Amino acid sequence: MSAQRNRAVPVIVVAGFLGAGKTTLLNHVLRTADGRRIGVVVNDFGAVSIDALLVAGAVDGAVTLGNGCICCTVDADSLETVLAGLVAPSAGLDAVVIEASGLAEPTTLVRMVAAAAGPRIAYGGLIYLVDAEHVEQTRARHPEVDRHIAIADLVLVNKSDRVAAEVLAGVRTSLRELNPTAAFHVTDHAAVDAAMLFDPVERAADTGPRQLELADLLDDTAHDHGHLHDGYQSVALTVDDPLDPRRLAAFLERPPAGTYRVKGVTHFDVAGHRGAFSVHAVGGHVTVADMPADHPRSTDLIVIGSGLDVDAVRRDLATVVRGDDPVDRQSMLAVTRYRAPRRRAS
Ligand SMILES: Nc1nc2c(ncn2[C@@H]2O[C@H](COP(=O)(O)OP(=O)(O)OP(=O)(O)O)[C@@H](O)[C@H]2O)c(=O)[nH]1
Repeated sequence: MSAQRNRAVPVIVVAGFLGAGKTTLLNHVLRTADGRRIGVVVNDFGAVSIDALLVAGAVDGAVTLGNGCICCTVDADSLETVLAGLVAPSAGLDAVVIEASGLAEPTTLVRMVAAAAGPRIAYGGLIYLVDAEHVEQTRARHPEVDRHIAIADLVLVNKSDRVAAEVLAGVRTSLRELNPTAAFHVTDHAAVDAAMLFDPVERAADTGPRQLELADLLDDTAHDHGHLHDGYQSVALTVDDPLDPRRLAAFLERPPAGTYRVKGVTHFDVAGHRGAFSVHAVGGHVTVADMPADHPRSTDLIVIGSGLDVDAVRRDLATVVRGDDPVDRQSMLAVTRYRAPRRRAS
C-alpha cells in the first residue's frame, strides 16, 4: 500500500494506563503493517524517553516528545508542527500513531489532534488499552480512567493471558458499560489486526451514536479535571557503566515504596551477555528481552510511582551500577530468568 498524497493522513492516538501494553501494540503494528508506511510520535512521562528506545527499528518517521506528558508539556501549536512534518506529502506516510505516556490525559491529546485536523491531517480515533489484571484496581484509584475509556473508539482488553476467563468476562462487561459503542477486543500482547487501527470501518463493531461525540469532547471541560500525572514522580538512571545483574534483579523484584512502573534498556557486560536488554516491571511482574544486537551498550532506566521518596530512589538506583566486585556469568541468571520466550523487546 502506498501513501495517497491527496488525502488527509489519519493520526491515531494510543493511550492507556502505565504498563497496559501501548509500546507492545505499537511494535506489533509496525511489524505487521502490511506495506503501510507509519510514522510514530512517542511521549514518556519521565526525563528519558524509554519508549523511543523500545520502538522497533522499522519506523518510517519518528518523533519523540519527551520530558513530561504530552497533554501538558506540549502545546497544540508544537504538536501541529510535528504532525505537519510527518504528514507532508514528501514523507509519504499512510498513517501516524501517537503513543501517549501512561499518565497522559487522552482527552486533551485528542482535542489537540482534532484541532490540528485539516486537508492533510485527519483525527483517526483513540485506541485505549487496559491491563486486564490491573484495570479494576486502576479505575478504583484513578476514576479519571473511566472518562478515558468512555471516549475510546477501540478498547483493547490486553494481558488476557494473565487472568482467568471469568475475570476477563467481568472486565469486559464493566468496561462495556462505560462505552457501549466502541469496538472491544481481548488481546494477548496487543496482537490485533493492524487494519483495525487504521480502518475505521474495520474497527466499527457497533452502530448507533457514539458514547461521547467528538464535538462533545471538544466542548468538554476535561481540562478542568486533575490529570493522572499530578500525583506521580519519576526517577531516571542514565549510565554507560555496566549494571550488576543481581542488584538490578533485586531492585526490580522489590522496588522502592510507591513504585508502579520500572522500564528501560540495560547492559551488564558479562561474558556471553554483552548485548543490551529491555527490562520491565509492572504490577509485580518482571520481564526481560534481548535488544537488537546493534543497540548501544548503555543503560537508561526509569522508575515511576506515586509518593516516591525521590532522593532515596535515586540512591537505590545508583546501587544497581556495578562496582569493583567481580561479576560472574552465573549472576546473569538473576536477570535472564525473566526473559520471556519467543518475544522481542517491546
Ligand atoms: N503477560 C503479558 N505481558 C504483556 C502483554 N502486553 C504487554 N506485556 C508486557 O507488559 C510490559 C509493559 O508493556 P508496554 O507495552 O511497555 O506497556 P506501555 O503501556 O507502553 O507502558 P508505559 O509506556 O510505561 O505506560 C512489558 O513487559 C510487555 O512485554 C500481555 O498481553 N501479556
